[in-house]
Amino acid sequence: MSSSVSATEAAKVIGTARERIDALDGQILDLVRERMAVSATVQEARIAAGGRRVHLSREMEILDRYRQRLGKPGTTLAMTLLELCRGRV
Ligand SMILES: C=C(O[C@@H]1C=C(C(=O)O)C=C[C@H]1O)C(=O)O
Repeated sequence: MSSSVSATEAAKVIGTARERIDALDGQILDLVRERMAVSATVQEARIAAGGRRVHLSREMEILDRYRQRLGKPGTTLAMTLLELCRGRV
């Protein structure tokens, strides 16, 4: 069976797509860092007012949002993000 694209063509498509993936990963990582900083602001304000770092009902909302958009792996991703933002509980 003959293939419809040459190895050179495929390498070009892959190279371009990987550049885009690297750029997207850079943006995602910057956004994760920004999320961590914003989350820290919320946690510090709550703790300064005598509250707790963790707010479980809010975390449930976030887990649900990620699960609705991405399915079960979305929940895993949200749990990892929450751990990055507020540490392990
Ligand atoms: C940032 C908050 O504090 C904690 C961190 C959360 C987060 O990073 O999304 C969510 C709930 C809290 O456990 C918040 O209550 O909104």
